[in-house]
Amino acid sequence: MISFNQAAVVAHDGATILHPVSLTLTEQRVSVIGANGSGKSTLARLINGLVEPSSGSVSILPPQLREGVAAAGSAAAADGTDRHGATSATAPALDTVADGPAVRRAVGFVFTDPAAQLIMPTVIEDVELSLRRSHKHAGDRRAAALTALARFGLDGFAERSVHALSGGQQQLLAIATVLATNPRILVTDEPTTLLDLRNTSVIADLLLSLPQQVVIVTHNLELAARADRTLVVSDGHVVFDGEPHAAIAHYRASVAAA
Ligand SMILES: Nc1ncnc2c1ncn2[C@@H]1O[C@H](COP(=O)(O)OP(=O)(O)OP(=O)(O)O)[C@@H](O)[C@H]1O
Repeated sequence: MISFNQAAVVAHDGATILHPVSLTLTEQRVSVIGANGSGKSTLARLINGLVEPSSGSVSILPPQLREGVAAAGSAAAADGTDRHGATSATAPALDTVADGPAVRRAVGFVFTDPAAQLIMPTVIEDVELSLRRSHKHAGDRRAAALTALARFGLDGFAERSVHALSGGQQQLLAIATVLATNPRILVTDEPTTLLDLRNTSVIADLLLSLPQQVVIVTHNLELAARADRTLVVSDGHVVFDGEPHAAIAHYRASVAAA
């Protein structure tokens, strides 16, 4: 569960990037749409503390993952307790500022451009880097990294330079690297922007089948429509919050009226 409590973001020059927003996200799949520069990335970055609110607060209640959620592939909305088990009801909420490190462990963030997060020379080293805290022993770390790569069909590329991967493979690797740490919530900022039709489909299907709660910022309205709930952001305000097709219609109408 993700809660925004009158959370606002003001830039150093005093300009308001995000006006106070209060909402609670319990759905398994949430999409965020809106025009360039409207504040979507800022909203997304608040969730894992990459951006701190200038006022108000953002907190998360990390759901426990339960086996079988991915296999069920359900698109139905559910609250964290029902979907992920009773433990989420008793776990303490984490504040994105006060509990920054715990929040960043619980919330994985995938950037638009994989190059922003793939920094090691080889594919496997990138995954190993993200596993350095959870797997202290090098042998265990390598084995876990290979398992993480195999999950996405990338194990054959383990020793390859990251730069020798296609854009789609890099995006898959970026997601694999973040998921290797087993975050409870995944936030992805325009995950399909750099991808062709086939890889867009691969990544979209992957994101929508994950057991994690997933927040997807996207300009891809087909992908946005597959969420359980959609937020429309405009000029730093969440101007619509609801069923994806109604949200997309609202966004299209606002563009047509502009
Ligand atoms: N640190 C900052 N200082 C000043 N302005 C900022 C800062 N970060 C973002 N902005 C501005 O806030 C607005 C919202 O930015 P944001 O990246 O959240 O938009 P977005 O909806 O994700 O856009 P896009 O779809 O183009 O990625 C933009 O006008 C941006 O220039």
